[in-house]
Amino acid sequence: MSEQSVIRVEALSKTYDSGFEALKGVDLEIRRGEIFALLGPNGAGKTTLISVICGLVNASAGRVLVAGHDNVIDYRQARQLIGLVPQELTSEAFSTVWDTVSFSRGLFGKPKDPAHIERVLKSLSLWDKRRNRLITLSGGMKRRVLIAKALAHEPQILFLDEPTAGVDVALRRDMWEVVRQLRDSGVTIILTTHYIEEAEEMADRIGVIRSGELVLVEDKRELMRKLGRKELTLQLHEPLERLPGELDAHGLEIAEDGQALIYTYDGRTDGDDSSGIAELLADLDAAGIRFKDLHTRQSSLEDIFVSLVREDA
Ligand SMILES: Nc1ncnc2c1ncn2[C@@H]1O[C@H](COP(=O)(O)OP(=O)(O)OP(=O)(O)O)[C@@H](O)[C@H]1O
Repeated sequence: MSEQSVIRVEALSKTYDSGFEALKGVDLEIRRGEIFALLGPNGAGKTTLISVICGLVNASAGRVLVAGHDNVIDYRQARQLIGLVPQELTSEAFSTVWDTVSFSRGLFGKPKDPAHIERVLKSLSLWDKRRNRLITLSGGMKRRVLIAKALAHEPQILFLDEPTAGVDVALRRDMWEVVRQLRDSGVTIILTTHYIEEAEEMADRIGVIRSGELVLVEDKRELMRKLGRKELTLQLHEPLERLPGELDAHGLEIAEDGQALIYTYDGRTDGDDSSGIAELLADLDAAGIRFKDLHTRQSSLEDIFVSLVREDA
């Protein structure tokens, strides 16, 4: 396990009793202090993956190490390093915020520490509400209580299962801010989401899961750079069988049975001319390659995500 890795998932598979294979050999490393977003459509296996990591669901094969502790063999040590924020507040409607959060700490066998509970409530702007019963709180406040409960036992790693599912835009931004502050306080964050925008906004790294397989794990900036690529298609006058060597540097592709050339470039150059198009056109001219039409298209985040998660991809 490398220095910076805090969770290591190795060849993890889960087949439910129904015979359904929800995870198929997932390998993943989470780095200490990062925000990792697990992105995937409904039913892709996001909740199953975090449930196995948190020790709530047994794996069928493979293993999970949390700060070096196997989460089955050393369940207690592994589990107490983790806080899990579920999607919904299920019970305790008539308890107060203070009692609910304090009780959660007790569940991990940690001694009472009112000063810690106070810090958690203050950091989540819940201090003024500490005597309120949960049933009287707004949706946004209830979500904060879920986070407070998960932080009550001082975990190093926090899992958030769809933290902003079904909330309005203002509340979503609010949650993002809360999560960022937590990361800045040193907590490693793993969140699941359907929203590309959320992954784009929050994550340091993004993992895309589809039908139980992690199809991609990438640094967010690197992914954005790839996603920001544009494609220039040149329709040729004369079909071309192969490219002259002097054009190698441009990384061109021949398409449509030699009728077209495709050039991809970074579409996020913001005004500076580093697209390479001017040089390309000059080199094509020098090589005597003429074209009759051209068009460009930009792959959107949406396009890439859809193509990654398409069933037949
Ligand atoms: N206890 C279970 N028994 C059988 N199948 C299950 C069980 N729990 C989940 N599944 C199936 O496993 C697949 C993955 O479910 P999971 O909840 O992990 O997906 P998800 O990516 O979190 O989806 P969502 O975004 O809808 O929450 C789904 O097809 C689901 O129906």
